[in-house]
Formats: sequence, structure tokens, C-alpha cells
Amino acid sequence: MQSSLFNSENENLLPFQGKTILYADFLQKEEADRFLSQLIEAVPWRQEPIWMFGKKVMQPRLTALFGDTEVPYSYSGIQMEALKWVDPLALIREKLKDYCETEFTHVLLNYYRDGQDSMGWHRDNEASLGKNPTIASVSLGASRTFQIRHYANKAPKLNLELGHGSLLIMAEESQHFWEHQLPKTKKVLGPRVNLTFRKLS
Ligand SMILES: O=C(O)CCC(=O)C(=O)O
Ligand SMILES: [Fe+2]
Repeated sequence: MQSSLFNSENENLLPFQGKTILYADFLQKEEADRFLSQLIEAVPWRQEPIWMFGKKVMQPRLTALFGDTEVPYSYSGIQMEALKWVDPLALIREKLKDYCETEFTHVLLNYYRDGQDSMGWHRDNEASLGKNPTIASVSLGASRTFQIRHYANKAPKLNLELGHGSLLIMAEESQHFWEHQLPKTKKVLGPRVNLTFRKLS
């Protein structure tokens, strides 16, 4: 066992009310390069609508959902049907067993085509994730800034660089007390694919 969430030297990035740990070198560069091109090529990417303030708008990114069952997953008001596990995703799910004890059932993929694709402030706190979900977020491709702030006072707290092959684990009360976003950036950047492994019930 390489390292584990529950006895690791990688420190908690949150000062209180949750646990968030970054492993910058989860995947080796060659492996991450291969997974990125395989996923961009083979995943049936879709741009889904989302409801915002009573209006239907298109998400500024492409998405896909893979998982154990055909049970649809409701995410920010949209229903997504899971596709069956394919190789890079199944391999990564297996490798995550060395980092956290959660049995992940699904992985949500987000494809940010360039710096204009983004994800706004949110918490991953849908009822189907349970009370204190562990979420494992694997990043491939262009490095992007991931921001975390406290849900109650909204003060920007943390700017994390999520690089190629990194793993960010958000656990314990993180999704209750903290929210996160991936802002747009004017810097010219290549594509990025992010995988968030989740346990749904
Ligand atoms: O792309 C990222 O790093 C964030 C993704 C995310 O927050 C989510 O899928 O809920
Ligand atoms: Fe999220």
C-alpha cells in the first residue's frame, strides 16, 4: 500500500470542518498522457443543460457518467444515465483503493475544452451521496486553479493547482461546510479532463 487517506503524510488542506488532501503525483506522466487521449477520443461527450435561477442554460463544459448500475444519477437538476465502466476508468478506480477506503460506484467526467470552460461554486451534497461523502478527483491535461471557500462566509480561502495526474480527495465534512469551483481563465490552455469518483446509493 502506497499511502492512505487515513494515515498519510499529505496534510489536510482545510483548517477545520472537513478533510481535503492533494496528491500531486498520483499518476505517472506517461500513464496520464495515455488516459487523457484515450478518454478524449472514446467517451461519448455531451453538453448538458442545467437549470439556473429558473432558466435552462447549457453547461460550459462536456460531461459523461460511468458507473456500476443503470440507475440514473440526478446532478444539479439533470438526470444522467451511467455508461458501463471502461478501461482507464476501471484501472483508476482500482488504484484509488490504495488511497481511500471508499467503494466508488460511479465516476462523473468533465471535459474542459479550453480556459473558457468552467464549473461554478457548488457543493457535492446530493442526498444520493450520503452524509459525509468521500470524493476522489483525478485531473488530466492542462493544469487549472481549483478554488475552495467556506460555505457560510464565502471568503476565498484556497487556490489549488490541479495538475496532470493529480488526485484530490475531499472527505469527512468537506461537502457540508466548504464549496468549490473551477473558474474560467484567460490564459491560453489546452484541454483538461477531470474525473470525480463517487459512491452513490
Ligand atoms: O473539474 C474539477 O476539478 C471539479 C469538478 C467538480 O467539482 C465536480 O465534478 O463536482
Ligand atoms: Fe464538485
